[in-house]
Amino acid sequence: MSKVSDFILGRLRGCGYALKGALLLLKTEPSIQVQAGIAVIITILGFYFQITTTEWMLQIFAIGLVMSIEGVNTTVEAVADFIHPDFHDKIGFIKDVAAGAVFIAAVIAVIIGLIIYIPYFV
Ligand SMILES: Nc1ncnc2c1ncn2[C@@H]1O[C@H](COP(=O)(O)OP(=O)(O)OP(=O)(O)O)[C@@H](O)[C@H]1O
Repeated sequence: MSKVSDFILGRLRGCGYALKGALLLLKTEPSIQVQAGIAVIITILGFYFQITTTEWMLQIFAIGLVMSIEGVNTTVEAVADFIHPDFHDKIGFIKDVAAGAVFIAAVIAVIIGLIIYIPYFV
């Protein structure tokens, strides 16, 4: 097979693994499940209030930001537990910092949500 078709097949296989990972996150991670539920509710709100194209872009970006960083946080936790299952201050620090990244993304998402929806409610 040519190098080009090898390259394309490799990328397609990579997309398959990534999709499998995203589905695993949705099936196994309670935090991601909650975030997905909130994403559905906020999407319904978007249709209800007929938010603008720019507001849709910001809303979708905020949802993607939180859920993707949550995925990275889950990965960091899994790697930390795998390499050092016992209690260790450094593992605690690593997990806290990873959770802190999700917290920052979540605060930004809430601020974006408030900026979008407060005008529709007042
Ligand atoms: N091995 C460890 N060593 C030191 N502290 C830890 C360790 N495991 C967990 N901790 C502390 O407990 C907190 C919660 O860890 P945990 O792995 O339960 O994450 P979590 O946020 O509850 O994740 P999830 O609910 O997705 O499993 C960490 O942020 C850290 O402060």
